[in-house]
Amino acid sequence: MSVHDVGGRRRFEDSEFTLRIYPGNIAEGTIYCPVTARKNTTAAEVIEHVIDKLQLERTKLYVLAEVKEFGGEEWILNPTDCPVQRMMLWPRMALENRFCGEDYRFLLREKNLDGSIHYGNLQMWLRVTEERRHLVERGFLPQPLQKDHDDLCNLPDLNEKTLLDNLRSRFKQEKIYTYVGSILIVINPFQFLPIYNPKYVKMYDNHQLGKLEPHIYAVADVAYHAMLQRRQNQCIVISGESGSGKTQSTNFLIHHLTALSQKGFASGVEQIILGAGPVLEVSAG
Ligand SMILES: Nc1ncnc2c1ncn2[C@@H]1O[C@H](COP(=O)(O)OP(=O)(O)OP(=O)(O)O)[C@@H](O)[C@H]1O
Repeated sequence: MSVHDVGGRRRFEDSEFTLRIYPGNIAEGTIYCPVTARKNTTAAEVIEHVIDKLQLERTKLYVLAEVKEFGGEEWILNPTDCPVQRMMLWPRMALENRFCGEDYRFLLREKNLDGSIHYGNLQMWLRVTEERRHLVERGFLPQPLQKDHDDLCNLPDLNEKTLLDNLRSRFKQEKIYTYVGSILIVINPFQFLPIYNPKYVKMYDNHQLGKLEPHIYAVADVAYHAMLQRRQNQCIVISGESGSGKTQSTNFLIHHLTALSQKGFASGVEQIILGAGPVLEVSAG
């Protein structure tokens, strides 16, 4: 193991995360209590922070419960369990966009004297959610993140920031393609995404641009069918800086075009065209 690895791991151990603890009816009027915690911070320590912050009665016993489903089962954490480690197992949506991942959360629960848990109910959960909605409407809490747009032309407020935010938000969800009208923006994912298999070829065959999630196959499909209908040559311009994925995109285009023409598989025309690519690139250079 290199020194860098050790340092990297230590940095992760030291990283701070914000946990949102929902006290429900234990602290009326508080929607959630943010607590800063590290990977090894225990549930007992988190509860201690919440008690301090919300000035809860110390004579009572509290536990943390993890919920993964709206109105679903609550998993009680042992005092030595580490909430941050539990949170790391939640889906990315729940971590990045908490308003969408609303089902995932930590609740503060009171323990009865006999050791049983004083459970709330679905009504209480609904009330808390409703209260939060009111607070958002009145501007006391930030607005939930807007749904991203798969066509930048549909952005309600178009400027550099909203455009980049939209592309970033989509990229984080592994949506590398975004339209600007009939233009397709591609962000190189530098990793294989399972979106080029025959299922996708079939899905984008003879579809209307914009009906499905943006895709390079959609562009190939529109060009192919326009060629057939109008009986005119079609041209697709691919531009971008070095390493941005032009060659890959060309390969995907050719793959889809040859698949659509049906002759591609039998005659090996796809391999012939792809094989010509490097020769053309060298002669262009
Ligand atoms: N859609 C994609 N999915 C997965 N990986 C990709 C994709 N597009 C590009 N890449 C990755 O990025 C690398 C560089 O892409 P590519 O060679 O297509 O860039 P380029 O724009 O043609 O570069 P240059 O102009 O220097 O020839 C590829 O080798 C591949 O690893």
